[in-house]
Amino acid sequence: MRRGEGIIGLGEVLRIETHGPSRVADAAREWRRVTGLADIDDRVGLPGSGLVAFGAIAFADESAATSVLVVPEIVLGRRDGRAWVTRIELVDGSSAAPTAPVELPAPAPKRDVPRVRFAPGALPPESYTDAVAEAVRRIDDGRFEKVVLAREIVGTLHEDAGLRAALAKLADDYPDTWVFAVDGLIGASPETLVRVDHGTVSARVLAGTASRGRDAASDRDRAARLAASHKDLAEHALAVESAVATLAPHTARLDASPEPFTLQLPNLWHLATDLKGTLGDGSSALDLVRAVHPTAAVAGTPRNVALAAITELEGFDRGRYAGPVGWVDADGDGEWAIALRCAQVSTDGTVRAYAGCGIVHDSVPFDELAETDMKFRPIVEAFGAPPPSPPVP
Ligand SMILES: C=C(O[C@H]1C=CC=C(C(=O)O)[C@@H]1O)C(=O)O
Repeated sequence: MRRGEGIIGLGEVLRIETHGPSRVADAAREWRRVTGLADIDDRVGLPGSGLVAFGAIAFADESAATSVLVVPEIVLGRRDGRAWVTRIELVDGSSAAPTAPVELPAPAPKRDVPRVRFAPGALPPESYTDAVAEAVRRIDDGRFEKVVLAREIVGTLHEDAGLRAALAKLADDYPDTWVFAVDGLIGASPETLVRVDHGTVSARVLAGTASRGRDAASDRDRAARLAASHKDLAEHALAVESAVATLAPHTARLDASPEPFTLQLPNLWHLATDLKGTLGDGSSALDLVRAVHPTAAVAGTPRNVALAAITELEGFDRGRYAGPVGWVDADGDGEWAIALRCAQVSTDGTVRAYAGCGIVHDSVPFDELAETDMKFRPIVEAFGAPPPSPPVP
């Protein structure tokens, strides 16, 4: 959901699970097979109407996390001032198509946001600053240009069904982000990996971050300094280059906003570039996800060297953090964000949240640690905890 528009799925009729280096390609192939067999009556014809699957894909090829596409039983959608309901059923060859009217479940009562206390998880603050310092040394040695290093915080969710309230809070507090909940992965991402909408392709690339000011004047000053910061502009340019280079072969035309603009969010400023183009080769949204993931906004440059450094310096499995999260419909249209400002909630109630920063040669370890705290704020507050106190240098 974003700005009150989007799609929500209820129930589950089908689940496609994949793993390993071919996880996106396998999901895309299986989705093509399923949609090829489906009998679809879509009288709305908007992206996301008709048959859809919601997906969350692991960040790394070697991750133990399962990548999923989930086909819900009921989809509620709202876009461009229109609202619709889709019902999806699995039938065998002999059964007739469903004709009974869709029965919507009664709205559940509102709940308070759950109370989760977070503690440092993998790569606690002291180790995070060490890892950043080591990454800067390697950059200065010429081993790579940029790497994105993340850390983890962990808590426990005690209440049942507490996720709905956390999700509603994310949507209320961060209306300009893409708010998602797929298979326990919940968050409010400001960054799209790729969107396909009737032959158009778009993406919002982010990299480069500054804190918000205490008052209007200092806030404007922070944004202006971010827009002029060589460090952030260099970090941003690498993210844009990686997205453009991987999307270009699939587009007939691809334009980027000429200069990065400053994107204001309640917790921070980002440098942002919007990409827009036309699809050139009939790729589905999932095909494009496969082509662009992982961009330099979450991996680094050069990609493979940065990925190896992430494995070594972070030393934990990112799971679905920084992976693609979104939906694809039967026409191949879809909307995929990068799973940032998010947490994975396991069935045992463990909540693992992640935040990372792009490290370039002039990164300062302590500043990057402070930036991860800013990035944790949406999810920490959605789970009822006070915002993280600023780290002490
Ligand atoms: C890796 C994250 O953010 C990325 C996206 C926007 C800005 C970023 C930065 O300025 O470092 C990161 O590249 C995260 O939020 O965990």
